[in-house]
Amino acid sequence: MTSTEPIPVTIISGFLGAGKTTFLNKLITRRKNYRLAVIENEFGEIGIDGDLVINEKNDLFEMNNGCLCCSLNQDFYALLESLWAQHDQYDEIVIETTGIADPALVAAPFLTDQTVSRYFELKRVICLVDARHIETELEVSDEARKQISFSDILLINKTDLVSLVDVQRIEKLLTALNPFAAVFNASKENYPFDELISLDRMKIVQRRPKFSVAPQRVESHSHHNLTSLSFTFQEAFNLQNFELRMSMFLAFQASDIYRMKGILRVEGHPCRIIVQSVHNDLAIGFGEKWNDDEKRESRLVFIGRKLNPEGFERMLKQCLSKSNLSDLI
Ligand SMILES: Nc1nc2c(ncn2[C@@H]2O[C@H](COP(=O)(O)OP(=O)(O)OP(=O)(O)O)[C@@H](O)[C@H]2O)c(=O)[nH]1
Repeated sequence: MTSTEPIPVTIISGFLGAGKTTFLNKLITRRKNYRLAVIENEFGEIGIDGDLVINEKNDLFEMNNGCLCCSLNQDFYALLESLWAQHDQYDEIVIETTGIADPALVAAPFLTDQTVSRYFELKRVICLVDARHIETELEVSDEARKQISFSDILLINKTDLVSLVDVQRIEKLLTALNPFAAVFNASKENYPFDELISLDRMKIVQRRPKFSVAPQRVESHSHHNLTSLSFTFQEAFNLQNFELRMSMFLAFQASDIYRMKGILRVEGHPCRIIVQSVHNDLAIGFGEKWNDDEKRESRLVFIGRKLNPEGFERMLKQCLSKSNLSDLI
């Protein structure tokens, strides 16, 4: 890239747990000959995704404890400035937004700020749509609707978890919400990368009616009382206990807990244990090995409505391997 060319930018959007980080990891592997600057924005005050994004030769910039679309604006502009200062080191910028971000507001600097748009070119906004949960999410969340309505490309994700009839119904729903987007089916084993990478929003935007206006920056807006709770524990967890209690907790509170993710230190285990839930689907997997000289601590973030910190803390303490029998009652 010559010094006068703007750096291409891709924004990855999608509701909580739709599969953005999983997609990003596959994209990084696929684009391994490119030097990517990856901007990770998370809602919780402690970052989890930074540890879940695979570490190729790319640079990862974490922006936590707030949503890029409504806070962190100064930090975001400062980061863009520093990325431009080193622009010969990057071929592309990929931004993963929080699951509740309005992508129009994240895209706004690239579309409406003349200085930013001279140096950075927004190529595409991709929205991952969770085929299993989107219909419920649209009923309760304005954020999910905004993400679908604004994006250039809609990826109906997790198609491995639903039937073909479900996919066709969701496709109709998405087309009704955003007739101008390109819609693809996908799952973590099968993303249509060739099509995605060749799609440029300018080509898609040309299909839009002439009266569509550039989004305006809105200084304040609500996220419908969504809150996050973050916990850090130095003690090791008992995995069996965690799985049992968390499954029960999610079963009873799934309508209020949208998303949980965490990295656990588990007694006697050499690897990080990655725990995730989307609504009440709980997934537990192995992460990277802990280094000998590294501080081993567990971090968990919950996102939802009406979350009671004391209740969560009590439940989590009961999952620690050294918890007393009396704590478990
Ligand atoms: N079955 C299935 N599971 C998937 C797929 N894509 C992602 N997942 C799982 O869904 C969960 C959430 O995936 P993430 O990639 O972390 O989702 P995210 O959108 O980055 O989540 P937030 O950043 O918290 O909004 C994880 O347990 C993934 O393994 C898919 O295509 N099929």
